[in-house]
Amino acid sequence: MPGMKLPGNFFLVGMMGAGKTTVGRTLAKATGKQFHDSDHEIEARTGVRVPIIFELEGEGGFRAREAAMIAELSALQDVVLATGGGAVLDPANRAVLRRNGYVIYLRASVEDLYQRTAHDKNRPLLQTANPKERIRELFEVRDPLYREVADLVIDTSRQSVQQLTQALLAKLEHLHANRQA
Ligand SMILES: Nc1ncnc2c1ncn2[C@@H]1O[C@H](COP(=O)(O)OP(=O)(O)O)[C@@H](O)[C@H]1O
Ligand SMILES: O=C(O)C1=C[C@@H](OP(=O)(O)O)[C@@H](O)[C@H](O)C1
Ligand SMILES: [Mg+2]
Repeated sequence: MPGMKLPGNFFLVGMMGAGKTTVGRTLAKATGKQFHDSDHEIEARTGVRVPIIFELEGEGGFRAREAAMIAELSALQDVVLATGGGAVLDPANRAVLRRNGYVIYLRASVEDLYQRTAHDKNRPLLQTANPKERIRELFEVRDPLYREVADLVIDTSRQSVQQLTQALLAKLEHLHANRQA
């Protein structure tokens, strides 16, 4: 039913460069929901950029902040939430996302992820000599976790942000209609 107001929360998961932040914003506009991004919210609250948090507190320090933020933001109602790529590593995050809304896995190939994140200094885990290999390693560990937590998987290769948003709307309407039935 096009134009129907879809109830509930939509949580976006997937690798760095999958498009969670970008597609999350357009999906929120299209559904009339509030948009949140856990990384941006952590930065707004601390006044410190994510790479600097990694430098000062290590990945563990960042993960603790991320878990607290995801618990808080996923408890809101009628929101679109873009998580950080590593959020699914913590079983508590996976549980709270599953419990509080529809989880959408934005999937992309290692090549596309590399193209979209190359030269971006805001992703501390990719500041290595061989970022493509790093993406491959992270993808191997995380792909099963994204699949485990997701209600929906959508391939983002060769699709524009607008096309993805429209495709997601159709899938979410279908999912919602089936849940009602
Ligand atoms: N479907 C897409 N096709 C091409 N480029 C994309 C697509 N989705 C996102 N991008 C681009 O990839 C980069 C990373 O997107 P971003 O939303 O920050 O991903 P994430 O939050 O998952 O790390 C941005 O420059 C964005 O414009
Ligand atoms: O994959 C990861 O572990 C991370 C992804 C980043 O978010 P995006 O997936 O939005 O780039 C950010 O949370 C941090 O740099 C760690
Ligand atoms: Mg992001």
